[in-house]
Amino acid sequence: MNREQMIAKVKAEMPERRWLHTEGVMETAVVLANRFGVDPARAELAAILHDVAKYWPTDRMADMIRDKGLPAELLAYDKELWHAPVGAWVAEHEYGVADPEVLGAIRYHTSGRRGMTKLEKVVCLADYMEPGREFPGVDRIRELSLRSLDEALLAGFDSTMSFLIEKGKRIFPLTLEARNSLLENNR
Ligand SMILES: Nc1ncnc2c1ncn2[C@@H]1O[C@H](COP(=O)(O)OP(=O)(O)O)[C@@H](O)[C@H]1O
Repeated sequence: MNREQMIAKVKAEMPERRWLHTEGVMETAVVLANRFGVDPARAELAAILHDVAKYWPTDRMADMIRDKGLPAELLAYDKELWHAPVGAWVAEHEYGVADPEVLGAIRYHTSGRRGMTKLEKVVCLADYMEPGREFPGVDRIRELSLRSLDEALLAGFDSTMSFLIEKGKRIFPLTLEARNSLLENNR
């Protein structure tokens, strides 16, 4: 499947506004990749596919998590997390993506994880700060991203965790581990 065919297929999986978000993530991921020494083609590929499963019905995602042996503990946490590992499975099996780094960037784009690769960081950060994003603190994340991939991503995880605490929601531990790991690296 070439780039244009892939884009057409992903676009058909989501409403127009989510495709605009995806385009924003693609552009931002390429800029960040060039800035921080990551292959921009891989960053763009992960960005194209990162939300491919975002609009799947909840039951379909849950079935896939169970049937394909994806981490079952996800089922106890916010459904917003599920599309990322499901998307990585879809990217591999329905779009023929074989690059494990690209698949990792899709799999961890929402939660993060301990010891993220630079490509994973770039895609996760691009998802936080693409031009269409508006939430308190996003401009600070954009500013930090001009000089530090880790500090900008840390600010992103801080904002997600504060949001979840404010809403009284459970925090999926990978995000906490991702945040701790960034703090350990920056010491
Ligand atoms: N560690 C976490 N624990 C629980 N829910 C989380 C965690 N990280 C992210 N989320 C949920 O996922 C949402 C992020 O979704 P969003 O950024 O819109 O999706 P996408 O990553 O596809 O752009 C957060 O608003 C929050 O509800």
